[in-house]
Amino acid sequence: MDMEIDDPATGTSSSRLAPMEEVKPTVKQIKRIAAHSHVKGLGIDPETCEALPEAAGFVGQIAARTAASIIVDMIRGKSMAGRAVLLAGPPATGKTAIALAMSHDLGDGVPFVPLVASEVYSSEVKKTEVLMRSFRRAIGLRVKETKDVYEGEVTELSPVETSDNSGLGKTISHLLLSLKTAKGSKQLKLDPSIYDSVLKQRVEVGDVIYIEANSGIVKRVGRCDVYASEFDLEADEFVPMPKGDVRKSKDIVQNVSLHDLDLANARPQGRQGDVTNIVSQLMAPKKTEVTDRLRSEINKVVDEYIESGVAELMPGVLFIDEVHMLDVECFTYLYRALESPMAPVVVFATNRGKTTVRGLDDKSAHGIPPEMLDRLMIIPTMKYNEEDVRKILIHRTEAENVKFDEKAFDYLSRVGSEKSLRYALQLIAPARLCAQTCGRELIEMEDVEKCTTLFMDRSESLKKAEETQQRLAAKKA
Ligand SMILES: Nc1ncnc2c1ncn2[C@@H]1O[C@H](COP(=O)(O)OP(=O)(O)OP(=O)(O)O)[C@@H](O)[C@H]1O
Repeated sequence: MDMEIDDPATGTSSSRLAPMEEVKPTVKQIKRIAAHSHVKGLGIDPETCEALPEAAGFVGQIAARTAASIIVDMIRGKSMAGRAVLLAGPPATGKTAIALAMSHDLGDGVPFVPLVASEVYSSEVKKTEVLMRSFRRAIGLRVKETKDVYEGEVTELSPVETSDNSGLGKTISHLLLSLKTAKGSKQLKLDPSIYDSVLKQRVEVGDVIYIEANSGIVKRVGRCDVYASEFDLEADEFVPMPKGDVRKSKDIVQNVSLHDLDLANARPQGRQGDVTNIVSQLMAPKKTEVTDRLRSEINKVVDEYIESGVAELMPGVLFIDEVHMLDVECFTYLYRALESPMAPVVVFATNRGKTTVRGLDDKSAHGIPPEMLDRLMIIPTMKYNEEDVRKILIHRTEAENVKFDEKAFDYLSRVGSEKSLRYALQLIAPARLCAQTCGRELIEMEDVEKCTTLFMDRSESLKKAEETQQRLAAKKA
């Protein structure tokens, strides 16, 4: 049977929001999160509801993790409205890691949005607009849709070429793709644009995929488990061969944020690969696209989706680091935003004690106005002991897949507890490079020692700066 899929974006369940397939989840600050890739959750004992000394990649910081898990329970019980969390403690005591672990524990696909408070200051976008966008990024929506799809194991994948008249070579006229299920098989003749998605997802013969019938979107589900014993592909996910017909209705779940919906509905839509559409998007003034009116329209439609059971709201975690950098205007905005029924959990972090509130002359704890402090559940984080530092470094070296010999690792742990954990963590990558330059994968003592002479830690650099200042002052005198 033949099928031409050449017309993306033709109708979905809603005529009022942009079709779901055009809503691309935005991924932000991958690097920052990668620093915590060893952290998989808060590591709570389900029986005692207390944090385990070492679990889910987390080490120590037991009281703070236990407190954070109580907050997670409060969020699930919807009793955090109007309140926020503050993680207060010295640098590198796991404040970001705890906030991220809270979003893990809240469930799969729950958004985690990290923001450094100083990011709100931009000459192009208003402070409150930056905060509003971050709020909406941190509110997830799980949309369930029933779609018409072709699903099965790929048994044939052949692009058919044709020579064009320009004499420049061959182009792909269509793609022949055969899909097999336990019940039958079908050969599809597909538009060349779908071949691009097939290549991007590295679809091969033996993979299970589905293609959405009305949009042509291709999704690789995994490798068919018939091949499970043939290759040792540990990293691949094996899935059973689909039962039933190749063409069928399938329930598809997609996670998007309210910000994704804002963007998808603000930008002009068009056919994929349509040059005029790309040009018009380039010309469109991006900053003014998402208006308050558009947002409230989207909220209305989202409310309807939730009421009708098509979508489920997943409030995520908005993590605002260096909270003392926010000013009074931002805090005033936040009081109101926290009261909204569609608010994420806001987790602030700071390593400051008493300091001036920006925009006011008064000093206050952590540079936060007293009105906001009253709304906060404050969790302190403590400095780590030598053993904890060692264990955290073990988790990090495993996550980064680097190998130290015993002496070198002992030395790195000592550096971590005497100077700082963050300094020791930062030495891992350059030490690996030093070892590789010498033709080794194993990091030895000399590599770590070399890096400690090449790179200074924070206190050493501060000492150097102070010495220079004193020398200059003495010269002047
Ligand atoms: N208890 C812990 N268990 C495992 N890893 C940890 C723990 N605490 C910190 N880390 C890791 O140490 C690094 C620094 O921690 P993190 O960035 O969370 O500290 P922070 O308190 O947010 O620092 P800052 O105040 O400088 O922003 C990260 O890679 C983090 O995953």
